[in-house]
Amino acid sequence: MGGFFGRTKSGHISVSVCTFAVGNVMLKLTVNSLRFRPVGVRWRSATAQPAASVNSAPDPEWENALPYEKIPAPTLLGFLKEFGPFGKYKDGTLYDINIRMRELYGPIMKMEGAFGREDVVLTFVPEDFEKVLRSEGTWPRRTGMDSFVYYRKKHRPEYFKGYGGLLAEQGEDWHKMRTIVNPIMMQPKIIKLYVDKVDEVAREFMHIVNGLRDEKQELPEDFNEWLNRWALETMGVLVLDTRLGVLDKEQSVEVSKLINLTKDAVSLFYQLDVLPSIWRKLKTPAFYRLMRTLDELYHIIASKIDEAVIRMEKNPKADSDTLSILEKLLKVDREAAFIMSMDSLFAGVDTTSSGSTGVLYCLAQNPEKQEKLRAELRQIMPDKSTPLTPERMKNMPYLRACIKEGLRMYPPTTGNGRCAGKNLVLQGYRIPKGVLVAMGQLVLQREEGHFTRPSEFIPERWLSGEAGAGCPSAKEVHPFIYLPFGFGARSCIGRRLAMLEMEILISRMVRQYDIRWNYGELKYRASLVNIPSNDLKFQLNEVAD
Ligand code: HEM
Repeated sequence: MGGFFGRTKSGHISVSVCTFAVGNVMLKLTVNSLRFRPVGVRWRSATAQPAASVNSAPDPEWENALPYEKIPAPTLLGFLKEFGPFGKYKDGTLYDINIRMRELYGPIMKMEGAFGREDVVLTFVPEDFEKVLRSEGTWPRRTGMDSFVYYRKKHRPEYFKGYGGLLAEQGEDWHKMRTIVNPIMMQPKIIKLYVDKVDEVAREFMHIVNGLRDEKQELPEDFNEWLNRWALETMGVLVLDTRLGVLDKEQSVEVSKLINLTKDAVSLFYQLDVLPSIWRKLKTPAFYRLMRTLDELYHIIASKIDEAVIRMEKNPKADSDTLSILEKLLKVDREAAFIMSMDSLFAGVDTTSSGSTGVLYCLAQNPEKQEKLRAELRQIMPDKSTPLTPERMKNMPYLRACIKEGLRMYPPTTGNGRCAGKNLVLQGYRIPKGVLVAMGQLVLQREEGHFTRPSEFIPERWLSGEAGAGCPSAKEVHPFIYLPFGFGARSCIGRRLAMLEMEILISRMVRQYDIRWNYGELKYRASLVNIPSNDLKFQLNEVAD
């Protein structure tokens, strides 16, 4: 049996292919456990709040529950028939694969670990998500990035001085790092310092976009690459205080190397940690390639940090309020700064560009919503080139609602993952403490019974009062379904930065262009992050005023 689950670089579990057996128990559960929220029942809010404390009292449910071993687990043959190289779903999106797996195996299943990989339980029931996430305790565990951990802890411990970083670390070590980084990367006051710089990159990007259009005003097939470059350049500004030069026409050898190495690392992670691989038992060529790729990346990033340190020493800032993220981290220590920058380049590029793609696509498909957004933007940016400032960006409710709704329909990750923080019972089965549970949130985000009119792009569902009147409200949705940036103490450390980047890019794009989409439905391919499989040939017609 092969559990072909993995973890995205942002910590999310990806399901690619795996082995299944359909049992009677599972079929019964399909009927009994796949409960939908009755229409009209209101939940507290569409976004979950962490519990104040975790109840560790013994659970009487446990005694009567079915043993863990009984959770339906697919057989290799059954699985390959559907999802293998000759199966119907061989090129399926993660969404399609998740839907099909639930159809075949029910709302809970177990991917049994193989070749040193741990088991993963996959559930599609929001009450399970809540149970698991509320059990996480002070040090939430999210395992699964084995090759990443190996590189830092075993292959190059001398580079990392014991730091595993937020993506890879667990327990007290994770907590120590998070305590250092939280007040720096999650603080609105610091994020605001970057509006100018992020906008500068976005404006440069707009010049490039302008020149990329063909005679039909459509963007080229490789526009996704350009979006990635925009995200990488912006990340350089945010965490390395550096203009990497990724958007330059003439690329330095170092920059093209950085782009290619980052791409290779993502693809190798996918091969080793998501697809079935024996590397934990027997080192494979892909494993050695990943180690070499990470070494090269390490040296490039380390040299960027050294340059930044020299710059800072030459021009020390008197006012500590204006210190950048990197400067603040360096004040704590160099290793923390280094590892956070490296993690941000891994976790903050494809995710942000994928999120922006989804929102732009939804707006392109819904011209009247786009026009409504443009009306809001005209207030803030009377002219297309009006610079964005923290002051101007204070009041953009419709933009933020559009981003939320875009992330609902096209989230960069397919769901969240967490190790059970205590023994739990999910859908009548025992889940021992420590087992990794993956949550099929994307499927529910697009499903009637959870979201009303789920296939429609309705930003108004995220607005309250008059702005949301007459529209379905996201407040009615179970609060553990929509968690695009995760949950609680272990949620995405880059969420504020990512939101800032997306807000600025989308503002600029929509203020300047009427965006249209003339092709079929946007699809994502199975990868670490939901990456568009279509050519992103948006049509961009300059707006008159
Ligand atoms: C739209 C963009 C993004 C999305 C949708 C996203 C989503 C996520 C999700 C779902 C998680 C797992 C959270 C959990 O387990 O509760 C996560 C973790 C993480 N993300 Fe993001 N992310 C985005 C952008 C970024 C950016 C820009 C950065 C870096 C600046 C970043 C850095 C990280 C890191 C380091 C973690 C691990 C946090 C920890 O375990 O403590 N992400 N992200």
